[in-house]
Amino acid sequence: MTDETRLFSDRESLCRDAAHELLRILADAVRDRGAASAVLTGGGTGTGILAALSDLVSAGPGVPADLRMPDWSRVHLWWGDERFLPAGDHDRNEQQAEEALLQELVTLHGMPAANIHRMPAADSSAGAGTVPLETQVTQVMESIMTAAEAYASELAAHARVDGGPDGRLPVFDVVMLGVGPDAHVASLFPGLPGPLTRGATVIAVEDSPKPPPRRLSLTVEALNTAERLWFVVAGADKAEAVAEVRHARDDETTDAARWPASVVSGRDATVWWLDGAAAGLG
Ligand SMILES: O=C1O[C@H](COP(=O)(O)O)[C@@H](O)[C@H](O)[C@H]1O
Repeated sequence: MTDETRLFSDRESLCRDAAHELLRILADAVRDRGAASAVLTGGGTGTGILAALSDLVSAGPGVPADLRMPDWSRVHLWWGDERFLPAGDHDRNEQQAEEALLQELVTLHGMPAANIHRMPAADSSAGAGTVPLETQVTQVMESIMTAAEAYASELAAHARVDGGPDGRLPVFDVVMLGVGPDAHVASLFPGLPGPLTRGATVIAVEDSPKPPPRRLSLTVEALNTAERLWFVVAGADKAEAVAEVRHARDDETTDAARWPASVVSGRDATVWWLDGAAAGLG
């Protein structure tokens, strides 16, 4: 397993290079295996990579010579986490991805809408229903649990799965993860049960310290079977978390509950995509 750092002067150049590399990996996987998968992340850098990808996809003849486009009908997209809000809410990670890239892939580049595996929304049939006021607390609780179960079933039915003894964990070509200033990844937050949860691929989070409070997230187990896991991080507000997490990764006594990003890795490669500010260089 390789552990690598790629350093950029700013977020824009980071996003451009990550988009370029992502396209290459997806195209190679489609060529070699007939299918490819990527897990998307929300946040400024995650969405910036999708916008940069959109620039490459729509560049036509202007596309860099060494770049091959994947057959988009063979590419599947998933999410590492989602804000449990009504569909179309701009704070949903999928909505930001939709605007940055997905609409274009479906309407112009032949990606079947069914290849976009969105996490359930708070008003989707898997996620909620009409709830009588007196039972609302219990029902809301049940609906986010139902949503987590629905996404776990979607993974089991449509993701490539681990060939190991377990046989239930999804294997993605690339998982992208932003890292919060508190060292959270996906919606696995320090001090909550998420980073320590085992035996599930998807969890419901009901008290996220970062708004909105209700979220869905892949678990550490579901992330750690990725072939390549990318941390995509920009901005000085992340420098301390990045330094602490990287230090914790070298320490066997790491407290996963304190530094969630320190306990996720790719099977083949873990790559830190950092701008200078996030790397603590100014
Ligand atoms: O809430 C979230 O935050 C992280 C990091 O976002 P950033 O804007 O600080 O880069 C993001 O990766 C995650 O998907 C999202 O739900």
